[in-house]
Amino acid sequence: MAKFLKVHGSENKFFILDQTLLKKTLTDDELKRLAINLCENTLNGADGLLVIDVSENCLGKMRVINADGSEAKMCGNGLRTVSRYLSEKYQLNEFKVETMESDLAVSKAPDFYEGVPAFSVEISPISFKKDDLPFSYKNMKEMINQLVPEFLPDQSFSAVAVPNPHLISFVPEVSKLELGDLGQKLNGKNEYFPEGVNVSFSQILDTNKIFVQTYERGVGFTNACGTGMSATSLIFALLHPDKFDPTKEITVYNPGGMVKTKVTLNSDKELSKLRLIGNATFTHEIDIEETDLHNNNLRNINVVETNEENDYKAFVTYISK
Ligand SMILES: N[C@@H](CCC[C@H](N)C(=O)O)C(=O)O
Repeated sequence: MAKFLKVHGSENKFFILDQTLLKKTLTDDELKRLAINLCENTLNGADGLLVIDVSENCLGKMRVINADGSEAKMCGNGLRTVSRYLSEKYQLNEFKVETMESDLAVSKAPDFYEGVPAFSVEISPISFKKDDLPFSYKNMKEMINQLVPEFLPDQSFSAVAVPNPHLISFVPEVSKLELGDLGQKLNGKNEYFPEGVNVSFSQILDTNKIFVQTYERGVGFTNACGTGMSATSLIFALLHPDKFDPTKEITVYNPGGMVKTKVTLNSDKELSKLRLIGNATFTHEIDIEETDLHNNNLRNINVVETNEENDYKAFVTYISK
């Protein structure tokens, strides 16, 4: 019998499959089909499948398969949940996890609330270069605080890869309609972001306090996007120094709850450091025959719910007061 988990970070929901426990690992096609099926049809769906593989230099390797079957370079909310899984599996509180572009330092953080375990993860590498996103707009080599009327009139945009691609705009109030339209446009066939982009709109609430909503590439609207909130925090620190206190963490609210980020700026902005701290909640444990996993047959799964979601809901009620 094989096992997998349903988890979330700020209600950005995933399934975690630890392939190191299987007799035979799934092929890339099997993983893609499984991700699409799980995210569409299982336990009210999810935004992606996080796959744990063996790593040579780290405690484990994380792969991120989006709900549409595409593979992403990184996932911040997902990395927190994978960190918790590996931390409990190997009884370690500080270690590295291999991701597509880098080995990232992660550590257990103080609980966010009673019954809400939290992890702190490094978000890296950072690049503003057009080829690293990639994007194409006029002859721009970087897009930082640029008016782009083709996206939306009177709104400025910044693009940064961490290393998955993000487009960020600060607005007086988030319009879900405009975010959805722009997210769809830039994730369909388009001349600006040929590989798509995660689009975030952010509202500045106070010093070191922002709200971020994201339309994710390969998914659509999410409750929260960890790399999106980290990338937005970096752009916030660069563009709004009057509202940024570098000695403190930034509180980032999102439709699924709240996380903290820590931005350490460097004079070369690509050498700045980013950390994302937030909940790592396990909601369900699922048993399945290994052959059913390979055959993408989810009809005979056995699901056990944990009690963690009640604690997470209590945390959300607490921060909303
Ligand atoms: N939800 C994630 C990001 C997942 C990947 C994204 N959809 C992409 O294709 O880049 C996060 O928490 O960072």
